[in-house]
Amino acid sequence: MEIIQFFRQETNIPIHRVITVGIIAGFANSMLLAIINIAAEQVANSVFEVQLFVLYVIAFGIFAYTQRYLMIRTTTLIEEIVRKIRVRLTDKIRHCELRFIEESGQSDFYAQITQQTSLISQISLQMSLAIQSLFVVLISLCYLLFISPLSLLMAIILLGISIPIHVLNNYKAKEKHSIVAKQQTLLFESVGNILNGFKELKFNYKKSNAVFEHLQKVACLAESAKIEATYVEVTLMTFVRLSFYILIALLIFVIPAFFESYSGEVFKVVATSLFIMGPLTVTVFYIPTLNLANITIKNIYALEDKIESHLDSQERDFAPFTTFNSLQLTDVSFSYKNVDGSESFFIQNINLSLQQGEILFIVGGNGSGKSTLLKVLTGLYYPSEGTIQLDQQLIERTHYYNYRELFSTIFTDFHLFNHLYGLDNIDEKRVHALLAELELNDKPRFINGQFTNLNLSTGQRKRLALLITLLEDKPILILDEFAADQDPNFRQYFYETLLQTLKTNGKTVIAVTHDDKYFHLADRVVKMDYGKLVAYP
Ligand SMILES: Nc1ncnc2c1ncn2[C@@H]1O[C@H](COP(=O)(O)OP(=O)(O)OP(=O)(O)O)[C@@H](O)[C@H]1O
Repeated sequence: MEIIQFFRQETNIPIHRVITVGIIAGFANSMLLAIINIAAEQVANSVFEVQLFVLYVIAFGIFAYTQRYLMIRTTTLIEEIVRKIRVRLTDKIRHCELRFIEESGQSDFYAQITQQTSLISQISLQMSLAIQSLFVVLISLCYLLFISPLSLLMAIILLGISIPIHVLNNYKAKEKHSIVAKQQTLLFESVGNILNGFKELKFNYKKSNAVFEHLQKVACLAESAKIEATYVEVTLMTFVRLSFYILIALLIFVIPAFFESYSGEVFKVVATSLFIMGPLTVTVFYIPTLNLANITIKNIYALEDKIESHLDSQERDFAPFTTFNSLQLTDVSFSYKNVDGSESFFIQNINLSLQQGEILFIVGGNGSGKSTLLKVLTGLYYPSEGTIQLDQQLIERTHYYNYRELFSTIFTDFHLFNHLYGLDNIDEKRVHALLAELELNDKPRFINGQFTNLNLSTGQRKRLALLITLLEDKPILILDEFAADQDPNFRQYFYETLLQTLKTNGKTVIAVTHDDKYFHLADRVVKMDYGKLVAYP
């Protein structure tokens, strides 16, 4: 079972200790049963033994302690594993190639990391109960051997018939649970559609209804999948209970008719059988949970394998490039691939050289490949052909990790972090001065190293992103249509003052822009045209 391998792989905590305590708990539980049986016999014969009562208290104490230990230990163990997996997967994801993340879709990662690991966490207590119950069943069967080998034989025959049927049903339940998991993912996607497209749906009642109808269909499919899975589980449970009642009927009605000496044991045997029934039902009841855990574990490992096969190559030592004189792209090509492997768009034979302290504007029509070029230039995408050279050093795949450190970027789909992560010794005065310079003084407040209000307009968010890039103080700034959302006054300030100051300070700026009014302020303007870099004008 995946679950055992999972524990072996994910934790150094000796799992055998948990198993040993489980055995002790089961043993103490069975001891309680034996004491009850003996005491009941003694009461029937008007005898009372203090030792038996003391034994009962001891067995009770051991059972209570071991049960609690097991619950706490299993939960601690699983929570530790869940934490490790969450952190490990997220760490691997951040080291993946951008293309892989773009192609996979972020929602898939969210769903896998949050839902799947939460599931493991939720089922931890149930698993601990199932394990304990299994031990109680096994040890009670041993006790049955002690009081009546014949009854044990009957139980074994019955279990011998019922277990294969049970295993078959269990397999069916497993299949059904995979379908449930798939349908539920589709349902979450539909809910996501409604939340992400909230504004669009507000404007179109018909569209909103159509999306909702789709959600209803998916919800119905999820519901019937769950019902079918539960149906298999319930059949499974009922079957186990029924086989027990068959066993008890055999023990009470059939065996005494053939074996006279057995009659004296019948009370103990029935009491033991009834005692086993509870834990056995619990074990069977939680088998679907174990199934679910198995499926979840498989999903998590499948995701991890997928992520691992797309890890970005990394240099072993972090030694970022912090300065440069010239950057040269020679015959660089890159293409996006369709699912069938064909190329959907490509940039081709790009030759571009860049000097330190230069301001370069990139212009071009929508979809001409400007952003794609920036992603190749900054090392987010690997060129399929051609080379990147930094001061005569060829940038190989293993250098990309350090090469990317040259850049601060504001792409059109940038993300704003509320903390100034990665910046040490932040000069608060400078942050406040920059907030004022970028006309943001009343909006986000910078308190205790973080920005307090990120509910800003698009233009303001971009200015805050610019503030952060200025604090990062990297040699090259990449600004993808930064000015598009700024008002005319700030736009003028941006082109005429800010960019020029950056240049004076030795920074290199590459900006995608459509503001031809300010083209004269660039050292050079180049144009992307259907994936090719051409002269401008
Ligand atoms: N992540 C992606 N996966 C697949 N294709 C993409 C991806 N990003 C962009 N493309 C495709 O590449 C082409 C160029 O896109 P790109 O964003 O580079 O153009 P652009 O010149 O920056 O456009 P715009 O001015 O509209 O921002 C487009 O046809 C687009 O469909």
